[in-house]
Amino acid sequence: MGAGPARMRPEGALRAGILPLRLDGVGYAVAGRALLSDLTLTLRPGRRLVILGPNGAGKSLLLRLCHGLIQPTSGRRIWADGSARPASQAMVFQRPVLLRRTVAANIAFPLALRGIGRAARREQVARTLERFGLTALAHRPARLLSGGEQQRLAMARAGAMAPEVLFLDEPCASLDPAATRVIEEMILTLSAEGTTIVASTHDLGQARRLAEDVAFLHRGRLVEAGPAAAFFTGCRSPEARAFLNGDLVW
Ligand SMILES: Nc1ncnc2c1ncn2[C@@H]1O[C@H](COP(=O)(O)OP(=O)(O)OP(=O)(O)O)[C@@H](O)[C@H]1O
Repeated sequence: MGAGPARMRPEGALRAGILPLRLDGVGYAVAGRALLSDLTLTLRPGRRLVILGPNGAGKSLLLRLCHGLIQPTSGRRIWADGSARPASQAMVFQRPVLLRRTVAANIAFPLALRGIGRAARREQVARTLERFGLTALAHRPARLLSGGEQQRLAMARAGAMAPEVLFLDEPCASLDPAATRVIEEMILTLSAEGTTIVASTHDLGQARRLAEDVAFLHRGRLVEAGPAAAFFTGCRSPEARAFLNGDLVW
């Protein structure tokens, strides 16, 4: 695996120009409790943004809010194409959500929903299985795969749609080092093909390997955002410095 030549984007999967996504003073509150506060952030096309922060900082909520699973209770979320929730974006969760079907059927299903015809779909599924090393598992029930295989399938299924943006919520949190490496390679492959990556992680090593930009959250607030190199060599805030030193636990 690795960053091969750019693949053909599947018919019907691409709606050009959903990025940048702008969050303008976004907040999210539940029962009067502010879980995200006054977030202003721009997701630029073609970048790999890693969201860092201690447990409970709001990383998952931020990803869900960007993806459209939850709605801001204040501020604005603005996609460049003006839509409320563009189709050309996908999300992969820490625990993959797979259909009670075969591996191949899991990849085929969203392609069918996009209206891709049977022949093109079959070809697309075969190509996706092949490029992500899943061909031997094609006819296995997805829910009986190992955790690493399931996450590989979830990534492959998302990648088959050639999304403009892929949101990843701690995609390697429960994986061993070898499975983690495979998922990181998939992330880099999709990134090299033009998919914008927005990923949360606890793993600072992973953040250093993947991030071009970093957004650091603490207690629902965006404390720092900018290029990864600057963040790792000279972050400005005491909270981020404490986090990098392993001294910020929540
Ligand atoms: N629906 C909800 N109702 C009330 N509180 C919630 C809800 N969803 C999340 N929270 C709280 O919001 C905070 C942020 O949660 P979130 O899952 O985004 O954190 P996180 O940064 O992803 O944490 P972790 O690294 O532990 O996964 C937590 O304190 C969590 O308990």
